[in-house]
Amino acid sequence: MTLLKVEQVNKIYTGNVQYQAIANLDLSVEKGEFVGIMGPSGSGKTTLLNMIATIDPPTSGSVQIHDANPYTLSFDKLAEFRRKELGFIFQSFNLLDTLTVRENILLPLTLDGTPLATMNEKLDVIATKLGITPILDKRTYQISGGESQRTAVARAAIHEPKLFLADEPTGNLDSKNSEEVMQLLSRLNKEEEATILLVTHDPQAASFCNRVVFIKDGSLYNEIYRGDNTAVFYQQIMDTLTLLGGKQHVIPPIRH
Ligand SMILES: Nc1ncnc2c1ncn2[C@@H]1O[C@H](COP(=O)(O)OP(=O)(O)OP(=O)(O)O)[C@@H](O)[C@H]1O
Repeated sequence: MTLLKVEQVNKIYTGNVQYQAIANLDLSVEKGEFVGIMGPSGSGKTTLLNMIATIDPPTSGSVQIHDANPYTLSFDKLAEFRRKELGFIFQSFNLLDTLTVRENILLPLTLDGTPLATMNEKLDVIATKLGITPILDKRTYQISGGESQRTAVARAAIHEPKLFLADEPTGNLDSKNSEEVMQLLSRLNKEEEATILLVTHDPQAASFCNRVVFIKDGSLYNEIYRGDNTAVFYQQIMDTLTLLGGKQHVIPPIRH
């Protein structure tokens, strides 16, 4: 089943100087896929993600998520759609400092008026799965970067969104924590059939995906699928990035 369908999408930023950031781009993502989006700096990855995230409408073309075109919804319905159907994970974690880990994770359910008993049941399950039960009552300044990102993943996952959108989730993490967060997203994908779209500069992170889509100058450049061998997939990602050229914010190939 196709969960996300981006068809002939264009994005032109207007202003003093017009700039076409995305040109005639098509992208389909099946339910349960884990797809990476890579490309040089300025190639349009964030622009594309923002259009899919229903944050910034395309200039033309359509975005369908689970058979709905979110851009046809009213302001209130769009906010509800975003909250219920999408799960966001950001580089900077975006946790609320005044709340505990527990409160941060429960925030989406609190906004929906979910009964307390249901909230606690869901929290128990997700916290156990992500290994964050011991830190639930800590405040965000008392936890590490890795724990912060695991908390952010739990917050995104608690309402079982149709589509996870992760924008450089390992960008602020060291190699050990990056690996752990990617393992976690990979488990969500395999065990819960979560559909995940990941924008990353990190070939190591991208090698956890089933497919990596490369963008150049706002258009699709290439895509590669993962076979059985992660090392081979990683090398294919590196080779494609080399062919792509441009400025990558890359990240040494060997991590310690
Ligand atoms: N609001 C805006 N107004 C005008 N131009 C913009 C705007 N946002 C982005 N751009 C331009 O659109 C192009 C694509 O930007 P985008 O942020 O999508 O690239 P990216 O691939 O995510 O880059 P990076 O890897 O550096 O984050 C860039 O040339 C950028 O300067």
